[in-house]
Amino acid sequence: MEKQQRTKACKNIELEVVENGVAVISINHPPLNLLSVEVLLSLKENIEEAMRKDNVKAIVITGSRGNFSAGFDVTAFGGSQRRKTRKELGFMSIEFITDTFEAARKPIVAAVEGLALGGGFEIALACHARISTSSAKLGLPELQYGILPGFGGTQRLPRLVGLPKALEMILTSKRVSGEEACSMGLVDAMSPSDRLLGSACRWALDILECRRPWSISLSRTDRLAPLAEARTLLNSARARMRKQNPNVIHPLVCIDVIEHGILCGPRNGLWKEAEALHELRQSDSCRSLVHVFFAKQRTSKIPGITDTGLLPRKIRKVAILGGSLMSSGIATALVFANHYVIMKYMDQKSLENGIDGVKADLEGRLKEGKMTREHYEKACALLRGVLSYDTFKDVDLVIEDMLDVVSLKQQIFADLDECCPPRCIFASTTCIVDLDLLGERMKTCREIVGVHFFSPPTATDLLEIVRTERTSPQVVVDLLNFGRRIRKTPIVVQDCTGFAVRRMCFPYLQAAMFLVQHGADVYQIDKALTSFGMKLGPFRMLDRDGFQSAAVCDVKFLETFQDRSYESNLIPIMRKNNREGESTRQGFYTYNDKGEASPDPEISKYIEMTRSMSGITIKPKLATLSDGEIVEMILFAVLNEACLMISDAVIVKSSDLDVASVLGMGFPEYRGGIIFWSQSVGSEYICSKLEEWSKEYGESFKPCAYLIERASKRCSLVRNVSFLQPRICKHY
Ligand SMILES: C[C@H](O)CC(=O)SCCNC(=O)CCNC(=O)[C@H](O)C(C)(C)COP(=O)(O)OP(=O)(O)OC[C@H]1O[C@@H](n2cnc3c(N)ncnc32)[C@H](O)[C@@H]1OP(=O)(O)O
Repeated sequence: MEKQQRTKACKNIELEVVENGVAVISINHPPLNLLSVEVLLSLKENIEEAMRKDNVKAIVITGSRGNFSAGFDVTAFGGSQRRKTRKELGFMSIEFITDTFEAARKPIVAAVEGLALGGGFEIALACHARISTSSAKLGLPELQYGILPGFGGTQRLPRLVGLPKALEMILTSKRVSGEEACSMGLVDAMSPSDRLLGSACRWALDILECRRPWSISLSRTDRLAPLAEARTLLNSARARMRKQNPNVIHPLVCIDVIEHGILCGPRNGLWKEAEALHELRQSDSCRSLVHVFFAKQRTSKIPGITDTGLLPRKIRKVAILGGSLMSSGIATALVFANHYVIMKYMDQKSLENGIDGVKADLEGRLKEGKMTREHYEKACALLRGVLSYDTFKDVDLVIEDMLDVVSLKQQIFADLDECCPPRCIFASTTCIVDLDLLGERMKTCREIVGVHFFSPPTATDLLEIVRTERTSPQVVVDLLNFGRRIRKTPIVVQDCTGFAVRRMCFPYLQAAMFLVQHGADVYQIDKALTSFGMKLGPFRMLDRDGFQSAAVCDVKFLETFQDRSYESNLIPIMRKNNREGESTRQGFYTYNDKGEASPDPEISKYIEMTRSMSGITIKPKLATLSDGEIVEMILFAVLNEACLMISDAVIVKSSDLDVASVLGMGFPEYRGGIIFWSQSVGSEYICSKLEEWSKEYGESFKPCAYLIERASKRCSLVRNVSFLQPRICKHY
């Protein structure tokens, strides 16, 4: 398309009038065309200018460098109380988006490519038509930040796609592709990227010449369900949200706002949306969720490593040496993310089981609509099962996931050393064996790094990259990039017992066990923690992970952290009675065919047995703890361990522990992660309680030096540790 006249190059927005009389207005705010009040004011100015110009017949809005707009800069959210001003977003949504933009007397069409998220997508919704590429990504992720779509999304989306689809997109923050958007009527037509602007310009002129409808999203009613049906849909969405997120209000506020627009008209709905955004953006949940968003982004920024200009090497072909139940899950996650995977097993039967496991995982995803048939077939074609190392000549990464037997692993790495190219990265999933021991039989002096996936690898977004003193910055950079490409949030941890997540789970489980042995109730503990927001209480977590794995970890932790370990024989007693957790349908809970857990009265019998075997008597104070006291006793013990990790520089910065706690141990995201949450409690209070309990109940509650120091200075526990030189924090 030939450009005719560049009339204005206002900050962040560009306006060009092309030869057929269409003004193309581009949002140009690198890297993702993020919006701010300034960008919007500039957009408004350009729209008004285009409206005034006689040679402009219609307008196309687009974004520069392949993205429409990723929405508002979320650093603006989660701030403290502020007065409402004319620059408030809600006000702009009505005065500018609705009264200037949507009400314009010249047609405005959105040309959408790449990302159109949040406020960016909401601008597109207010246009009179939308043309998009098939691969564009559109969505309203606002609920992830504890706010609601605040730029008209709560009103326009239901009117464009109907209430059920709109509720799904808004409440789950689900993104849709341009193709899906087109099939649901959200986008009017699709166009290849190179013809997008031309198609949008033609569409705008067609609207002007009445060959296409001039659609005002806010005035549409044809997709809205009758009132009674809408009420039923909204009420069931409310019930779902209350169940899923009992401690947060923003999903419910959002549903109220949608309902208000349906009952009282869209303009009233916009006012209510504006008021709600003003309140929610100042809430604690918003502050915490915005913190987690940036904390996740920062895990890949490691001073002295990722800022040195090293470029990640491509990891295309990965070999997995299968042996554990996780192997198939890891392979699924990799082929799902478009990596070529070789699964190697020791024998035919295990190989068949491993490959079948991947196929079953992929089929499950296909059935749940998490992948298209085309994607499924492509993923299956990327998988290959083998029994020998013949195909390892060009692998970029090997992930050893065998049984934790040192001699077996050493032999495997010696074999790999012979068969893999020099550039290949060697990794192990072990959390028990010292990584430095694994390479002892290799001829060359290769480094071995740890990669720790979480169960199930397809559904858990965290990847721990375990570095040793020998790990090179290049390998860290490679694996951080690999982690992102397989859609995980990678955190880099120093090699030590439990890494970050298991090490935090250790006091979580241990303190709970201590309380139960001294009189507290298993089910009250779990309920107290889940009411606080933890995904699983400690006993339900033990059941899920299985008692065998708990026993192995216990031995390791008891050996390594003798000073603060509390030994209980409850699990061994339960194992003797054939209880192994969820896999055997009997652990602290019993499980029905659907995997639903119910408390089991039999448990008290085992608890009595352990008390009498260990000579423990009930402590009345611990038998009558309130839910709040239970939460403090268990989570302050976790915080103490987190502080030890900060002082040992196990992680790069304390916000990595926030990410690890949220993604790895189910800490509530809306509380910002374990360290962020501690700021709302105060280091002095945490330290004083731990001191009190350590005097009463023993060393396992003793606050560590870092916590004592921070408390004495009345400082938060936040610290930006950076380890240019890896510190030795090994505990093997
Ligand atoms: C009123 C309205 O209704 C409210 C809203 O619009 S809420 C905002 C809605 N938008 C979003 O949620 C988008 C959030 N961003 C993302 O999910 C991802 O960044 C993305 C999918 C857009 C892009 O991912 P990717 O290509 O991997 O780039 P990514 O590295 O994440 O981002 C590039 C940079 O932009 C920053 N960024 C991305 N989106 C941002 C946002 N909404 N606010 C502030 N910064 C943002 C990132 O922190 C990163 O900064 P850095 O270079 O300093 O590290």
